[in-house]
Amino acid sequence: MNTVSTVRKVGIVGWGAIGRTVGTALADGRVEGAELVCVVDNRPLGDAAPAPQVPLEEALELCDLIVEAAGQGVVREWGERVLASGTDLLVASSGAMTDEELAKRLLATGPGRVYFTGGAVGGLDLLQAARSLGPLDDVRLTTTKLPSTLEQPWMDEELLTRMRTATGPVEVMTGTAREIPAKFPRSTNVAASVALAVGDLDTVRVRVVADPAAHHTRHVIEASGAHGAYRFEVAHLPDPGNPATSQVVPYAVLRGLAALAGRTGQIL
Ligand SMILES: NC(=O)C1=CN([C@@H]2O[C@H](COP(=O)(O)OP(=O)(O)OC[C@H]3O[C@@H](n4cnc5c(N)ncnc54)[C@H](OP(=O)(O)O)[C@@H]3O)[C@@H](O)[C@H]2O)C=CC1
Ligand SMILES: O=C([O-])CC(=O)C(=O)O
Repeated sequence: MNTVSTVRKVGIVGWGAIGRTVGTALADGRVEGAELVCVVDNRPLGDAAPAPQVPLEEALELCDLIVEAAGQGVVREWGERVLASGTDLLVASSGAMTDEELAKRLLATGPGRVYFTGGAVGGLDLLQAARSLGPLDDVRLTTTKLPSTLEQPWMDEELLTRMRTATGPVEVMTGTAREIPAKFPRSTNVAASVALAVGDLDTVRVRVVADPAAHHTRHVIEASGAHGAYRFEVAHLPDPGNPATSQVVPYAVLRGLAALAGRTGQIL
């Protein structure tokens, strides 16, 4: 049987740290089988974007794959409409999936398909495979970042002062993957990604640490069950423009796009 090869028409929502790098690579033809067709962003981009800037409604007519690199709100507001229009959706802001009702609807809506980037963490493929053997009953994620990247509007003065004057690591919050990504929406999507991999938001216990010495963002995933134990640790340079985001994240998105565009030799 011949495989019919079609070029994926990609639209990017969010022209920020992730979107710019992904969009530029696509526009430069660095992902075979995928082209950048349009860009969606809050702000007028003028000549800064290498493809026309359009409203999201219009992007659904132009694209067969939307990359969300804007924030959890876009997944909440647009996710179902994207999928219902027959457009696939590759999500960076996986923290939106902590809303279980939304998550159920996104997984049930089509004909478009929803995908998630592994983003800043690794090992999710193996955790998802291991979970088929039985539940992973002890799962922990420790995320350590520069204090400024973890500041949130809901924090009280006492906590903000503790973070701003810290001379070493400060525990900012502990909770489950159901709670944490909503509290740090631009900084802890990885907690929801781990939960997607292990299949349960409440099993994943998350510790968020602010460290003024964290020139590298660290994520440590530890998981165990009756059949095995797993530990994945990463240390990334932050993106210089948006230090809440690790520099590697757009490359994780590009790797996902290459797989969706049918690249041969891909590690799945
Ligand atoms: N899974 C993972 O490992 C990771 C996931 N993320 C997720 O990806 C998101 C994007 O990250 P990053 O690129 O670093 O963020 P940036 O803040 O650098 O860029 C986001 C861009 O999206 C725009 N935007 C926000 N809301 C909308 C909207 N409703 N419609 C159109 N454009 C919008 C922003 O505009 P404006 O500034 O005007 O709002 C900004 O230009 C993060 O918010 C986070 O949720 C990030 C890092 C890792
Ligand atoms: O980029 C990272 O290190 C993680 C991140 O911001 C997120 O999960 O939202």
